[in-house]
Amino acid sequence: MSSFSNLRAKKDKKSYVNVPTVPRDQSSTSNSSPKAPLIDDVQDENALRELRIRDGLYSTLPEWLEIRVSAEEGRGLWAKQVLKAAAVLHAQHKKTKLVFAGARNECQMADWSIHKFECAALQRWFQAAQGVQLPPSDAVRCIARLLWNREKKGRDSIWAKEVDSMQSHHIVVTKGEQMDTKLIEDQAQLAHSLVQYLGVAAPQELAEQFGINSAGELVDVISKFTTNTFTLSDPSLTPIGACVSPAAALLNHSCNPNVVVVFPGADSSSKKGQPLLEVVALRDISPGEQLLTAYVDTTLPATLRQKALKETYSFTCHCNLCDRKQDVDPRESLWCPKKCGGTCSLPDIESEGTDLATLCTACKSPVPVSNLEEVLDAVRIGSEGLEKAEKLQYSEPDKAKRLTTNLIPLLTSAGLSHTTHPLLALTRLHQALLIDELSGAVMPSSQTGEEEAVVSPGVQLTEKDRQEHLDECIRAGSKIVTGLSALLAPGHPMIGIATAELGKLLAVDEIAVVDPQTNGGIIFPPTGPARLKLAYDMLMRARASLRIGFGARNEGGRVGRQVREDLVRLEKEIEVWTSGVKNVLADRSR
Ligand SMILES: C[S@@+](CC[C@H](N)C(=O)[O-])C[C@H]1O[C@@H](n2cnc3c(N)ncnc32)[C@H](O)[C@@H]1O
Repeated sequence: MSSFSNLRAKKDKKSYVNVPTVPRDQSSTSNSSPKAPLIDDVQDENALRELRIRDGLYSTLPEWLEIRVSAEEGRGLWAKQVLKAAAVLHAQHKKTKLVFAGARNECQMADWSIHKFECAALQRWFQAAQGVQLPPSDAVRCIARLLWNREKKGRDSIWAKEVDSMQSHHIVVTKGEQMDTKLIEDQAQLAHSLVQYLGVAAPQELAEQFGINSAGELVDVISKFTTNTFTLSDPSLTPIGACVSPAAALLNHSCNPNVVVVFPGADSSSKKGQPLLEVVALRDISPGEQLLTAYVDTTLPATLRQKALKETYSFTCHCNLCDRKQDVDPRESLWCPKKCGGTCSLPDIESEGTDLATLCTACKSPVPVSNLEEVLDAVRIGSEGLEKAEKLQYSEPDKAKRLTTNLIPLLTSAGLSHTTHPLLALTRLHQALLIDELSGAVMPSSQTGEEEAVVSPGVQLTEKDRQEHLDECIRAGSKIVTGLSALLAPGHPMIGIATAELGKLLAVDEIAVVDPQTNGGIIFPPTGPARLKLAYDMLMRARASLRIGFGARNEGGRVGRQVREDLVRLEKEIEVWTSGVKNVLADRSR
């Protein structure tokens, strides 16, 4: 019988050193197609035993993908044939994976046979704390579900073996290598809470009930979870929980990915029989190229991406975006102070006291150091404010909006380009807060994580205010779409969703005519038919983008299908306008 103790024994002979090495300069972390050995070519016995690809494991993978292994990245998925952009490369249905919908979408996809364990565990958790304790974290609840599921399916089942063979970083520590201290602390804290939640009083019970024979094995389970879990998001990319899919967890990371993992079937309104998880190609992929997805938000600058990757996944990324020295990374740039239209690199925020010199890439003018110091101060304030506003977003949306409202002009006047962090992130948050305010949204309380009707306490909006809010939302949306389009691969789901959002906002009926804001003589957003035309163009763009990011075969997912309906409606509205104008012109010429 396979158990975590067997797994440890296998893992202790971890094969990173034994597996034929891919030299660093050919490393598969770039999107080119370096040669990692095929599993079938791996001669080393330990490597083969460790990898356990055979014996029916990963049988859900389609024939156009193969598993290869490299010394640097472990296992990965590689294309065996040309894979076209927008193609769904791998799909998994609800039955074959573990999902956990967190507080915002309670148990929608829960496996009800597991639910009874969960109810008992929750009762125990609150009783033990005599009501003064916060609920267990989503991670604790999800790992517990993973363990109950493993017992239900059997420790010898294919699913359990696939879960057991997922990568764990606890092993790296046992090999005496460095592991991030924050990661170790987080894992110890999780282990403590998990034991409490599972209600096991002694190590003996953990061994009997779950086949976990030591504290090390428990940390191993936790590490597998943190290293291999996907954030489950609804079809408009709102995070709603966690998802474990051993086959999709074979995907390695690049900050310049060629595939995305999406969840078109993650809510009750999804089409019947739709897969829960899909891996979609963002662009054409050649045979022999590795499929790479992004584990972190790639609109962030390299230092923040690397920090997040190190903390959660224990590796340093060497993808072409991280290693290539770009003249100017649009994630960290400011407009040329001479206003020539070019941009300059933002010096590293940590580089205090060192050389801050930077030149405009277009006119080559130097940026005065005093300017740069001011800019770096603004970035520091902006980053702190963003963190604060994100925390307050649901509990005190008014405070959060005050922060974004004050910080955006500060960063803009400091000269930051709109693609730069944290300006783009603040703009996205600002737009989300405005939309919530406009729609009188229901917001989850930060204390309990439960959904609670927190009606936005702001004053009742007059029609004029509403129109101004709407236009502000549109202006933010336009900056977001341009920003994301400059940073992410065309067709990335985030671009599709942001463009659809903008199109829909533009298509909202204008309530009252207010003085339109001009920007160098250009009125934005426009009014009347020009606005409808822009809405139509945006929705067309959104549709094209969503059909890539969420796959063409399901029409770009739920949002893609909604956009198609919006387009039909808008076409009619535009026709009414056009024929109305024609009638007026005809009347005049009579
Ligand atoms: C979700 S797993 C991916 C599959 C994994 N390689 C395996 O063998 O099971 C994530 C882990 O893969 C490794 N990994 C993924 N992308 C990598 C990259 N670009 N460079 C180095 N290691 C990477 C890291 O160890 C990371 O924690």
